[in-house]
Amino acid sequence: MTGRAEYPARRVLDDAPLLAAATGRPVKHRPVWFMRQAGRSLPEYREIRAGIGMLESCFDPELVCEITMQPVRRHKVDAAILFSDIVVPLKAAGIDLDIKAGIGPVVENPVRTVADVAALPRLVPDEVGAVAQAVRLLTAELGETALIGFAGAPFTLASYLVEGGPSRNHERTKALMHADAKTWHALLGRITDITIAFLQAQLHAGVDAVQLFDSWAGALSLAEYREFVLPHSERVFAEVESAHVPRIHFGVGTGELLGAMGEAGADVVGVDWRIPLDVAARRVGPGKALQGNLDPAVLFAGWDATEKEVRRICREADAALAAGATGHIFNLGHGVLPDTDPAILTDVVELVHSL
Ligand SMILES: Cc1c2[nH]c(c1CCC(=O)O)Cc1[nH]c(c(CCC(=O)O)c1C)Cc1[nH]c(c(CCC(=O)O)c1C)Cc1[nH]c(c(C)c1CCC(=O)O)C2
Repeated sequence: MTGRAEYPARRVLDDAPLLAAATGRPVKHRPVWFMRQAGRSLPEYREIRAGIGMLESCFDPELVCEITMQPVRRHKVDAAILFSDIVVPLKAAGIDLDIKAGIGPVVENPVRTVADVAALPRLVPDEVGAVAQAVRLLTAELGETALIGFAGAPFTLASYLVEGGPSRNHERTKALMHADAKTWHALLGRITDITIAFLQAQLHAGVDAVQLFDSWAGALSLAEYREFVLPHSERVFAEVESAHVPRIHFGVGTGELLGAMGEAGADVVGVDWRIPLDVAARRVGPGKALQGNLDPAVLFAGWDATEKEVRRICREADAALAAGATGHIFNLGHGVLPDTDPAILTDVVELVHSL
C-alpha cells in the first residue's frame, strides 16, 4: 500500500487542549484522558453491556457512541477514545477470533507458517463501516472534545495471532521472528496493511487524533525492536501523516524503546509509570509531546496518595517541557483497572485541570 491517502476536511478544534498539547501549542489547561476510560470501572457501562458480547458491541454504532460518551460525560476528560478493540479489524477482515471475558483476544487458528501468512485476509473498508458510522455519530455529539481513534500496532497484533491468545513470554512470536525473518516480515507487512486500513477508515470518518497501541513491545530488546518491528510501525505512521492529526504511540514497559518509538513517526510518545517523564523526555529527544504516566494501581491507594502522585507527575512533566518536550497530556501509564472507583478518576481530572 503506497501513495499517501487524501482525507476530507475535518472539524476544526483549534482550542481543544489535547490537540494543542499534542502539537506544541499553548493550552488553556493541561489535557487529561484515561486509557480504558470506557469500560468495566463504570456502572453505566456494565449495565449497557449486560448480555452483549464485547465484539458484538464493537459493531453496533449507536452502542459504540453511547459507551464512548459515558466517561466524557462523567469525568469531563479532554478526549473521548473510540470504544473498540485492537482485534476489531482482524475480526472484520474475517479472522476467526473472540474476546473472552477476563482473558482477552483468543484466535481460533494461530498464524505460524508461510501458508498461514499467505492465507490472511485483507481488510476492505466496508467491513469496518459500523466503526466509521460510530465515528460520525460521535463527532456530531462531542462538541469541543477531541475524539481519539486507534489501532493495534503490528507487533502487538502479531503476538495475538501467533500465540493464539494473550502471552506472558511471547515465545512463539519471538521464535518466528528469529528463526524465519522472511515469514515474520511478511506477516508484519500483512498486519500493517490491516492496521493502516483501519486507521484510514476512522480518519476518513473524522477522528481528531490517532493512537497506535504497541502494548506488548516492552517484551522486546531495542535491537529486536529496531530490526523486526520499527519499519512496520514506521509505515503505519507514514501512511496516516497526510491526515494532519496528532499521532500517539504507546507501549508498556518501553523505557528502553522510547527513542525508537518516537522515531517511528509519532508526535506524542506514551510513557508507562516505570520512568519519570523528564527522563522519558531525554530518551525521546526534543520536538515531541509526552503522554502519561500515573500508575493505575495507585488509584487504589486513596485520594491523598493519588493527589501526591498526580502533583509529582505534573512537576516532572514541567521538567520534561524544560528539557525539550513540546507538550504534556496527562494519562495513566496503562489502562484503568476494572475495579477502580470511578469517582477518583473524576477527581484526578479536576486536579490536573487546576494545576
Ligand atoms: C492489548 C489490547 C487489547 N485491546 C486494546 C489493547 C491495547 C491497550 C492496552 O494495552 O490495554 C485496546 C482497547 N480495548 C478497548 C479499548 C477501548 C477504549 C478505551 O480505552 O476506553 C481499547 C483502546 C476496549 C476493551 N477491550 C476489552 C475490554 C473488556 C471486555 C469487556 O468489557 O467485556 C474492553 C472494555 C477486552 C480486551 N481486549 C484486549 C484485552 C487485553 C482485553 C481485556 C480482557 C479482560 O480483562 O477481560 C486486547
